[in-house]
Formats: sequence, structure tokens, C-alpha cells
Amino acid sequence: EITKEQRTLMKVIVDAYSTHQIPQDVAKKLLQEQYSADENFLLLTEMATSQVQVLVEFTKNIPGFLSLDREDQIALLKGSAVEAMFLRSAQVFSRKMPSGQTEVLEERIRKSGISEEFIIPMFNFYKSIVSLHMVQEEQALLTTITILTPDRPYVKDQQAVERIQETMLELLRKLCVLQRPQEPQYFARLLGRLTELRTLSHYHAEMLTSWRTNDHKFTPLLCEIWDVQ
Ligand SMILES: CC(C)c1onc(-c2c(Cl)cccc2Cl)c1COc1ccc(-c2ccc3c(C(=O)O)csc3c2)cc1
Repeated sequence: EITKEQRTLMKVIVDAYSTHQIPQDVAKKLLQEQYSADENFLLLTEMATSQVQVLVEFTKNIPGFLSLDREDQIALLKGSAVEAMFLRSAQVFSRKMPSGQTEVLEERIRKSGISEEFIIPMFNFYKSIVSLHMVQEEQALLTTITILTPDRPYVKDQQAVERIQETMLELLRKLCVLQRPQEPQYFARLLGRLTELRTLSHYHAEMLTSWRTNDHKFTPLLCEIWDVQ
């Protein structure tokens, strides 16, 4: 019951998702550098910067995205970057990396100057994503749906965004039914994660403020996407 064009759409999105990844030499740094709060912060900043570049390339491959109003494209990227990065970094925890990247990433996030009040919901979210055992198609579509959220700040033509998002939601719904016939609620559970992402996105704004209060510097790309400095 997945149509031919839906199959093509799925392939385009999954190919883009698996093509655009953080380069191995950047990811490997997680294992190499020392452990201090400052060193961890620097590494995570490098990861986030690389991840944003990867995210922009992935987004350009979402069918229909480049036909949106240019300013709306920017508004969608700025509004969804943190949420997309939560989803992407969650995969590292799902994959149980052979090289022990998972433990190292968790350690560095826990010791990078983020206050406990944000660490708790953050790792609860990671646990909830890992427990879903999403397949690649679901991860790619969930990230796409997050990026195509119409009600981000400053989006002018929300209708146009809604139309593309609806196509992706319908495809994900069908995939969930096919993938998990014995779990009719699975699609709803995936969408429930998007609600949790919004909350984390608000926490994240406060994380940024507290890092900046402690005079932590971000890269130009992160300053631009997060409207800081
Ligand atoms: C500026 C910085 C301090 C920051 O501010 N908020 C957050 C931040 C945090 Cl701390 C949590 C969640 C979201 C954000 Cl933006 C961050 C760090 O953001 C990260 C973004 C992305 C990765 C990330 C993704 C994929 C992969 C892969 C892979 O795919 O093979 C291998 S290693 C790796 C690493 C880590 C950290």
C-alpha cells in the first residue's frame, strides 16, 4: 500500500540521510582529546558545527524544500537545528558504537558545563529514543518532519511547509503500520517524541545563556543559526 512515488520519496530521503554524516575524522576526535570541562565544550562545539553543516546538506535534499521561499528555508533550519541535532546525536546512543564513542559522548556532554536540571531531561530523551529501536527510514523521516514544522518563528508561508510535512507524515504513518503491525500506537509514540523535542529546545536556549554567562565562545555558524553574540 506504499505507492511507487512514496517509495521513491523514501529512497531519496534515506539516501540523503545516510550520505550526509559527521566526517569520521571529526567523530574520532571524541575519543582522542582530553577530558576537561573546557576541552569537552570545545569538542562538542566542533561536533555541533559539523552537524549543522551536515544538516543543511541533508535539508537541501528534502524534495520540495528548495522550492520554498528562501527566507522560510532559513527560518525552518534555524527553528529546527537543535531538535534535529538531538535526534542525530540520539542515534549515536542507539548504535552502541564499537569504538566506545557512545560512552565518551555521554561523558563529554555530562561534563561540559551543562547544569543538572538540563542533563536529566536530556538523557531521559536519549533513553526514550533508544528504546524505540527506530530503523533508518523512521529516523530519516522523523528528522525530515521536525525540519518541516510549519509554526517555527518567522515562517511566512506556513501552508507551503504544511503541505510537504503532511506528505512525510503520511509516509511515516504507512511505514510504521508496515514495520510494526503488532504495535498500532507506534506512529503516535514517534510523534510524541517531537513534542518532547520542543521542550528540550526550550531548555537548550537556557543552556546557551548559561554557557555564555561563563564566557564560552561558539563558532560563527552556531552564532548565526542560534542568534547568539
Ligand atoms: C555547541 C555545543 C557545546 C552544543 O550545544 N548544544 C549541544 C547539543 C547537545 Cl549537548 C545535545 C543535543 C543537541 C545539541 Cl545542539 C551541543 C553539542 O551538540 C552536538 C551535536 C551533534 C553531536 C554528534 C552527532 C552525531 C555524531 C556521530 C555520528 O552521527 O556518527 C558521531 S559523533 C557525533 C556527535 C554531538 C553534540
